[in-house]
Amino acid sequence: MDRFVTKTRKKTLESPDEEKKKIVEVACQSGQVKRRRLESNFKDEASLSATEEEDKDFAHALTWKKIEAEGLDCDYTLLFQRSEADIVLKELEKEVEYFSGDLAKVHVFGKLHNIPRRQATYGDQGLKYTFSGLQLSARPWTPTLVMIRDRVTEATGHSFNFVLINRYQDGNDHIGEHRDDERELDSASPIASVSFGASREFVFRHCSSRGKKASRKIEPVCIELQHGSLLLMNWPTNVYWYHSLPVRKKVLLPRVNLTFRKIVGLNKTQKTS
Ligand SMILES: O=C(O)CCC(=O)C(=O)O
Ligand SMILES: [Fe+2]
Repeated sequence: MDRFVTKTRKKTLESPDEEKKKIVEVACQSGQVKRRRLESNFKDEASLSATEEEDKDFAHALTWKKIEAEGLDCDYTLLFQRSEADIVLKELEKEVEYFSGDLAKVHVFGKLHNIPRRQATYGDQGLKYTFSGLQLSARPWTPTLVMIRDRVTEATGHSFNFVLINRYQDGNDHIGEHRDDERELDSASPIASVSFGASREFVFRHCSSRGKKASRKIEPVCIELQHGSLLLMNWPTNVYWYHSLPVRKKVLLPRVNLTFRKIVGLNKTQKTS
């Protein structure tokens, strides 16, 4: 993985959306140079130019934890400091429009059920997402989503054209075991999972050790996904390992998770409950 992105980012203030993105971005920067930018007024374009050195500093400043098991390869880091993550979460809560009505329901054995969380999809123009028989278009990127996506790219060297957002109101909301292994996803590209809000346990289970017919006994891998964290799921993790976010009754606060993906076909199908 190329974590040291050397391209220069040129910042210009073009539209109100662009301006908002810059404000969120600047407010979220950490470190000395970034503090200087915070102190400047946002209209000074020169002060918003990030240099190669700053990009390298940012990538170097991250501490990564490697998580490995048979066929599982993940990288974990805190991408946002707590204060930054607080700001980002607030912006996401204002900006993200979640599906409602029938778009927020799933077919299970011929019956419609409410999805035990809220979902939204954003991405490049023309990208479609097929969920439980419904084809949904990705909404256009919002300023905050662009800022998070770019931060993930700076940190990892990977680009993404789509994000699925899951909002868990509290520990009752969850996502069932599944793999993000759809044909439409570029399998060489990792899936980048960024979390804000309540810390929740994320559980990986190997495909041959699931259920009553398990052929092997492989220990699950559990990761606590913290406020502001990034979990990079690299190939071949999604070939062999299912993952879930189980119910945790003691969790009382909301959590917003964003999984950045690279879609190569036009559609994406995901089967989760
Ligand atoms: O909320 C999470 O951490 C996981 C979400 C997830 O697995 C998915 O969006 O496919
Ligand atoms: Fe997933």
